[in-house]
Amino acid sequence: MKKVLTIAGSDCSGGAGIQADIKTITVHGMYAMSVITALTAQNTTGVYGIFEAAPEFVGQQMDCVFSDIRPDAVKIGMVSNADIIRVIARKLREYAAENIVVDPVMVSTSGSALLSPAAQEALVEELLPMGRVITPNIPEAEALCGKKIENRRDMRRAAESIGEKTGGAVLIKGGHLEGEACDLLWDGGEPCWFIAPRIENPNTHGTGCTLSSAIACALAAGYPLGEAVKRAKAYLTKALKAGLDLGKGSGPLNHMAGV
Ligand SMILES: Nc1ncnc2c1ncn2[C@@H]1O[C@H](COP(=O)(O)OP(=O)(O)O)[C@@H](O)[C@H]1O
Ligand SMILES: Cc1ncc(COP(=O)(O)OP(=O)(O)O)c(N)n1
Repeated sequence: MKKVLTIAGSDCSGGAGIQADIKTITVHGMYAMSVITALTAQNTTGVYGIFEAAPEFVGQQMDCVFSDIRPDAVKIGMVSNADIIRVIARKLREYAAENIVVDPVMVSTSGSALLSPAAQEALVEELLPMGRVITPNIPEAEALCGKKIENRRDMRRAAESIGEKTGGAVLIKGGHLEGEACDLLWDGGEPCWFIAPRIENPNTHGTGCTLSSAIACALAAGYPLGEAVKRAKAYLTKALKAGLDLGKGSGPLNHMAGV
């Protein structure tokens, strides 16, 4: 059985973060492991509190996982401070982790900051260069390239500029633009578009977490990056299309419908 590790924050309401990742990995028929960087108090209406793990404790969790059950792929989500980021980068190097997918989670859809400015700098310098692919959404890509993104041409320019900075592949997710749900993968050559119809469903809590962990699963299974993104997007689209409607705000996806 393939093993996938998620390093991320906990979402007590089960829609995003560690919980979304574990559901995704499990539904893919793989063995899920987790290193928790922070507990959040959140639900479908917003993020109300963040309680960070001590950096040494994050390192201890990584030692326990890597020294015992080595993951075939690693997904990294919310990492809210610079010290935690540095520990994660050091441990990933120490254990020569493979198939790393970094979702540079900065702001939740509900508008809450999930990453401090100092942490953003450490993320860019230490963690993003370790990713086989990084998966910013539009606001995150804007923060990373320092330019506004309003259309597909801007997405392409931003992907190249971010990729040149980090030295790896970039998938810019277009969920925050209008029209079709277009994501752009840039891996050093010609960019590749992944396009799906926009689903009229306001319940999109955890879409980014789900997509990045589904990419990690496909990389663990041995698919090349382009095929991994294609499969992950198909999974996400089905889980969104199923139209689960839970909670008072932007609700979670139906993972059981993703396969
Ligand atoms: N209404 C929608 N219909 C179809 N796909 C969507 C929709 N909203 C988001 N997506 C897709 O969900 C994934 C996550 O996108 P996005 O919302 O941009 O990221 P994040 O959740 O990190 O903010 C992308 O593949 C995007 O194209
Ligand atoms: C603990 C935690 N991690 C990440 C997020 C953000 O989730 P994401 O799927 O990127 O986007 P939205 O859920 O905000 O659409 C989170 N909210 N909590």
